[in-house]
Amino acid sequence: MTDIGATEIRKGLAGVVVDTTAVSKVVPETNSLTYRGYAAADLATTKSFEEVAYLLWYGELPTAGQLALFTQRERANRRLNRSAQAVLNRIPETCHPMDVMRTMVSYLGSEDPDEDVPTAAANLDKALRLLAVLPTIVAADFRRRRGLAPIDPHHGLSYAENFLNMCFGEVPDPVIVEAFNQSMVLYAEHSFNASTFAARVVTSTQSDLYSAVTAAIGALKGSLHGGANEAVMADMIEIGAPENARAWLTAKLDAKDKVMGFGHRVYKRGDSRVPTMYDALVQVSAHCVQSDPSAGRWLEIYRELAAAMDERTGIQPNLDFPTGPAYYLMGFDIPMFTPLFVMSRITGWTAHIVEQTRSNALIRPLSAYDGPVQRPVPA
Ligand SMILES: CC(=O)SCCNC(=O)CCNC(=O)[C@H](O)C(C)(C)COP(=O)(O)OP(=O)(O)OC[C@H]1O[C@@H](n2cnc3c(N)ncnc32)[C@H](O)[C@@H]1OP(=O)(O)O
Ligand SMILES: O=C([O-])CC(=O)C(=O)O
Repeated sequence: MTDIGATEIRKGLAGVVVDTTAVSKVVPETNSLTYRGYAAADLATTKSFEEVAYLLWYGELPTAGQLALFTQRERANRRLNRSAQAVLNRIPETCHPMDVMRTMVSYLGSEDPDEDVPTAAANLDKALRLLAVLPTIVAADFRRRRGLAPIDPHHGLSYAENFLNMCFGEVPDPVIVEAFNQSMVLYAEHSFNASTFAARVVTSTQSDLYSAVTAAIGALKGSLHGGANEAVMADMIEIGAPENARAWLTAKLDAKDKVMGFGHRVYKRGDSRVPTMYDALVQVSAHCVQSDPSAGRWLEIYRELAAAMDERTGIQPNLDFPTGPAYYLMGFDIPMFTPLFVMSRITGWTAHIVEQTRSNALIRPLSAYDGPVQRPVPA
């Protein structure tokens, strides 16, 4: 907190309560996170991502009939139309895949005749269409960067199975499908994080949903937010072996560098989602070790690094720490990790866009000026 005269400034809005929300509740004191009143950890281990998306958007878990209809609509909207496919193909492969996400969402907005209709019903339709088509975009981008042709969506498969099939050409072992589903549920929503807040700021000006999601993608890309899952895996590869972890960490902290995947603005005693995702990582690692014994080193590096960080600083891992190695072991290339986060967080972002629209006030804080005093313009 800085004081300029009588003005109290909270850099980064740290500790400032900006508005109410009924979408989720983060309680750092008890390490809990609930979506619409249900513990996110329980949802992750018992519900599909589709059910959680429905919950975040409509406030209740779906009945069997509601889920069947919702699933049908999701499956019917998976295909990327020809013009959108052509746009995707024209985006340079040299750019970061998050640039592809940002550009494609922006393009999809320009194709939507209802782009500017701000009703909850219209926005929830747009949200469902994005939920359904974003995996097709991510999978096509993943494959073209490997020189491979895209695989069409398969309407008989669940969200997670279909996405993994579009990436790898087969539905992997149920252990992988389950871990991927859990990561989607855990990444789905987290109150007023930076990207959600960006979406709410854009929505507060009465702009459209695609503009708000495009802004949110830009905010998520940064390494202090969603981009950290990529940085975590790059660091683990640099460390190479568990016996190098402590020396690597000491050098990093002595240089006053941030260690990616650790720390959190709200949780100060550990991220509520980490135990569930850590368990998923353990499952994925055990599965991968069966065919490649060296795959076990990422989990060992995880444990060494987390223990050393705790001893030296007391700072705990956040969700990006277990998802990084989990996604790597599933077979994703590192630059695709944050787009996977987008595929999930589209649910939380759009739930907040609907909430902001329903109870809107233009978001426009004040600043305290500390530049030169007023002076005459030179002749
Ligand atoms: C899904 C998500 O978006 S989760 C977040 C993902 N981001 C990361 O993993 C990036 C690494 N982490 C960080 O940079 C931070 O912990 C943040 C940005 C997430 C939260 O930061 P803030 O709440 O602003 O805390 P701040 O950065 O002020 O840290 C407080 C103190 O802890 C230290 N600290 C916090 N996180 C870390 C870290 N990851 N590595 C080293 N030191 C850290 C800071 O250096 C600071 O120390 P100081 O008081 O001696 O200066
Ligand atoms: O809440 C935050 O600041 C960041 C985070 O963990 C998330 O968005 O999932």
